[in-house]
Amino acid sequence: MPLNHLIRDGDNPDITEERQKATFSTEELAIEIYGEPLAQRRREISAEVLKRPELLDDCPHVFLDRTTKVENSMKKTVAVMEKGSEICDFTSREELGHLVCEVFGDDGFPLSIHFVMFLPAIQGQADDEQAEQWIPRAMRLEFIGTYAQTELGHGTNLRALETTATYDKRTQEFILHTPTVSAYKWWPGNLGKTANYVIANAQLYIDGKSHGPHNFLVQIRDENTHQPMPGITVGDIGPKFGLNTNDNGFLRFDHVRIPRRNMLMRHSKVSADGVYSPPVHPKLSYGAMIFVRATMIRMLAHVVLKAATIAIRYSCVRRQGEIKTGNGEVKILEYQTQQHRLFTALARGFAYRLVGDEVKNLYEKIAEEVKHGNVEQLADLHALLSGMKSIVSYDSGKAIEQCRMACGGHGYSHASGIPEMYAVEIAGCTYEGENMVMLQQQARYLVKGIHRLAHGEELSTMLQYLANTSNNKFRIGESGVDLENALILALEYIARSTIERVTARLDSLQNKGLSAENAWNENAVELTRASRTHTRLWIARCFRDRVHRIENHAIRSALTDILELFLTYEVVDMSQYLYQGGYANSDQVAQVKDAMYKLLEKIRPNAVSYVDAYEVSDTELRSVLGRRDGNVYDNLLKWAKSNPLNRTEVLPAVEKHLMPMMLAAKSKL
Ligand SMILES: CC(C)(COP(=O)(O)OP(=O)(O)OC[C@H]1O[C@@H](n2cnc3c(N)ncnc32)[C@H](O)[C@@H]1OP(=O)(O)O)[C@@H](O)C(=O)NCCC(=O)NCCSC(=O)CCCC(=O)O
Ligand SMILES: Cc1cc2nc3c(=O)[nH]c(=O)nc-3n(C[C@H](O)[C@H](O)[C@H](O)COP(=O)(O)OP(=O)(O)OC[C@H]3O[C@@H](n4cnc5c(N)ncnc54)[C@H](O)[C@@H]3O)c2cc1C
Repeated sequence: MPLNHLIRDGDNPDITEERQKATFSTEELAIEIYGEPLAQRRREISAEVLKRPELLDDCPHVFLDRTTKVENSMKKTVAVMEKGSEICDFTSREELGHLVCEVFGDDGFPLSIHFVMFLPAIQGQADDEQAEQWIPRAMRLEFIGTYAQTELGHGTNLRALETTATYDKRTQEFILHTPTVSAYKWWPGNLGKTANYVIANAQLYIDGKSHGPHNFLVQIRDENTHQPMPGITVGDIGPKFGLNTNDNGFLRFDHVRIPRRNMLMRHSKVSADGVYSPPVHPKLSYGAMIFVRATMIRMLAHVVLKAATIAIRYSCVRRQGEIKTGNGEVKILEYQTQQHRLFTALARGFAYRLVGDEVKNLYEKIAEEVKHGNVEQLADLHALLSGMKSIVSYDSGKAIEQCRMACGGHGYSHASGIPEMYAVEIAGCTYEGENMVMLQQQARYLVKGIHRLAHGEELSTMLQYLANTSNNKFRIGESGVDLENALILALEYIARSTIERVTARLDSLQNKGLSAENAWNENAVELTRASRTHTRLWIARCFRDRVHRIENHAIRSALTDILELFLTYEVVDMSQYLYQGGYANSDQVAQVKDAMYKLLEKIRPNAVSYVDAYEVSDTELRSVLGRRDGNVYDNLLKWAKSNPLNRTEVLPAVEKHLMPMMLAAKSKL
């Protein structure tokens, strides 16, 4: 009985052959990833979606113009709301999330920011009475909301946002106003044409005094006619690199009045007579961003694993070139270069996916404490998430792009599905805090860690390795030191030495009289590097701990191969840092490389089974190259034929423009 559960009659024999080689049960790995009931529920939901044409696309959505894309997604949203509860449990985020992936794919849908930011902002920042008033209506979709923070002139520097919310004691209202063109809200998802409410971030003014950015619930469109409310100018910002099904928008307030109680008042308050009570922590109004930074890790990992699924399956049905002359053309996955590109992407995908679960759990624990006024761990969480969102978005982007290139010419076609995945995923480097800025947020925390250590103060668990100065020699190959431990210690050394080095440089510049700000900017690149090495270490440790906790022996062994590949790849990628301070020599780095190449060979027979176990349905994958059955060429032809340019044999534009030109040229002869 083959261990891979996706074998079917009629599949491409090249892919069936791969599935027959599995050394672990793909069903058991799926259970390890998703948990017992969810793994099964996901399959049931996928099967149900296939039975309902109203939830499926009539044609590949990449053939459609923006207006049709937006309309289709609205139509499907209604179908999901009407029938979705027959398919999945709407109270389960995981089940609903899976249904959304099946029906809408990655490119956005009308409720994305409503669920991802608008509702979480209310849940985290509205007081109980406000929550009771707004959440049930928002959950029933009586209205659709978005999160309007970024402006035309400022996205990163929130303290410089220009939109004002001025309290009018006389009427007990706030007046929302956009004083300049650069103060237009710009970018909020689903603002352009969909949302009728926003959480607007604006500078709070009372009696001429500014209290910084706060969040306000503002109605921007009429609930019955959807026309903009008086004083509101709103629209779509136009086509983007990706996410074109999402109507990211612009918004202007012209002295728009809202009731006092429309300010979100769980943490900061303004009383009827205009007395301001600050929050217990000044950054609590940034809570919705913290939420998204915590949840986006898994979403980004999901895109990497989808791209890996496509490229690995395709690499087993594509044959090109011979390794040994005369032995026939090989599957392109036999090439070491292909394995190196794809298995490292697979390893990062698995690492980020499983670590993403841990991040989400940690977030939920700390968010609950914060809700009850305990902000002790907020700085740790903010630092961790700032690094995580940056590393995972950037390295995932690189992995997806490698998957695309590994598919050769067909990877460049939208038929592969990967270009759109890349365009969607790479936005994660920008939204929720531009990566360079976020890495520097984390660097502040790391530098403080070194200073605390110097003053003999206690370090948080996350930073305790900074005190481990005895780890100063690479121990790969020594008896009693296994590969995993040697590699984790190497990553610890890389992070510690990089953070120490940049902190010493900062301190010395300041001792020479440079201001703290200028010293920081002169070290900014190195500070981002320190942050990167720390985060990569955190991911590695967390991934290792997660794999070690697996009880099923065969699954633990399968994921240990992936873990070891991940660790060797990370160490090789950062090996230049190992030479600093003489921690390692080039022979030792060569040993890590050898271990990595051996792991590629070990993973090769299971490659298709790893991605099969991640279980992304064909409906969700939206890729001709990544089809489960491996029947790529016939379907590529079908896909090309179905494209709108082929609807007529002779294109009207050819008749109108090119034909007359060619005929005229001929008649001149
Ligand atoms: C860069 C910062 C963090 C700077 O903020 P600041 O107020 O100027 O603070 P600072 O002086 O640098 O630092 C002061 C201090 O505040 C801390 N801090 C900063 N942010 C947080 C937080 N969230 N939680 C807890 N603590 C926080 C910092 O660590 C500093 O602490 P320290 O003084 O070092 O102890 C901030 O402006 C920021 O977060 N900018 C990024 C904006 C952003 O992420 N926008 C997202 C818009 S919504 C979106 O993109 C949705 C997309 C969704 C989708 O499409 O799916
Ligand atoms: C697809 C997408 C969806 C979005 N959705 C929303 C949404 O729903 N709601 C919303 O409010 N916003 C949204 N945004 C906006 C997004 O959050 C901002 O674009 C993002 O925070 C970056 O800010 P910025 O555009 O001002 O970039 P900038 O800050 O102008 O960045 C430009 C460059 O300047 C550098 N830079 C800026 N400040 C510093 C600094 N202090 N130190 C060093 N370098 C610096 C950056 O590193 C970057 O290289 C979305 C954006 C995108 C792309």
